[in-house]
Amino acid sequence: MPLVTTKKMFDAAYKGGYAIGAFNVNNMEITQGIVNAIAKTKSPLILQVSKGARKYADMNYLKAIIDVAVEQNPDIPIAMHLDHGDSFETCKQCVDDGFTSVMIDGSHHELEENIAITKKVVEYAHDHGVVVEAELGQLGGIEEDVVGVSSDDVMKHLTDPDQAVEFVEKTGVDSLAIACGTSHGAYKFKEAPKLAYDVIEKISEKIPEFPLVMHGSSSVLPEFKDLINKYGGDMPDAMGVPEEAITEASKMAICKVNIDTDLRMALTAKIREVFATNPSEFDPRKYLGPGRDAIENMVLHKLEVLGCSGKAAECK
Ligand SMILES: O=C(CO)COP(=O)(O)O
Ligand SMILES: O=C[C@H](O)COP(=O)(O)O
Ligand SMILES: [Zn+2]
Ligand SMILES: [Zn+2]
Repeated sequence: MPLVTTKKMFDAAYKGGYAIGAFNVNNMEITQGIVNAIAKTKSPLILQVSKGARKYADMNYLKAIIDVAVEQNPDIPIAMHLDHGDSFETCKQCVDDGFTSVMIDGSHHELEENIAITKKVVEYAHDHGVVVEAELGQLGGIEEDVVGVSSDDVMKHLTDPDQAVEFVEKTGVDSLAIACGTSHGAYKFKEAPKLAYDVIEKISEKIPEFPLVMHGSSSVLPEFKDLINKYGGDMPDAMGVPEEAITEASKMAICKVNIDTDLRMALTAKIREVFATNPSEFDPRKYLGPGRDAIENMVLHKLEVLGCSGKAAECK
């Protein structure tokens, strides 16, 4: 099966009360760790690439790696998605590069401009059989080069459900990332946040069966933060989004959950552990390999949290 769009995945996820994991990839080991987990469990997958990842890895390399993952897993639906596209030009380039899904993040513009830029991307993408995610509302933390609102203020910048209806109607977008209390990065909250389930509920009442997306959904797992700090790291205490909250939102209209920070921390923790416990080691396979295994185990766990483990067949 070639790369797919997210259409069938979201239909199945909405009906089944689960969410699809959207994991950020930047290199071969991260991709393999994620793909090994979905191959073992037969789970649907969204591999997402940020503008920074395109620049870091060279899109031709990343695309080749993702193509191999798709070839080796013919019975598993895999979508290739642009994360936080910042302009029509970036989105167009990704459509032309073979992405099956793109995000245009116009949430930092005024509403009218967000609508206009999203509509332009939707027209081009739909003409090429590609689906589009947009964003409305302001998340906390830092994404790409954009500094979001302070994490203490996320509850003041939630998506307005009425505006969401207007936005979806006017743009024809396929899914919408909403602000419901999450935040990007590793330094999210001082104490466990409560998500704004009422925002999710209100939007789904107004636009039934429309898939919503939750960014900034890493849990900043203490297991990895502790390993990083034990072996010379210096990550301040911070809480992520509790996994029970992710499970709860996944049962609702949230059909896609974005995870990057937890991948980064799993890889970093293992590399630090190998460096600290075996300082004479200099073979990259001896530290990137354990890092890849840590990602695989972490993703296996996340698939359970999201409820999408084993759901590949019904998402095809
Ligand atoms: O939303 C994300 C990518 O778009 C990732 O969020 P985290 O930083 O919480 O992993
Ligand atoms: O939301 C942002 C993602 O975590 C991607 O981050 P990045 O721009 O550093 O690749
Ligand atoms: Zn944004
Ligand atoms: Zn994001």
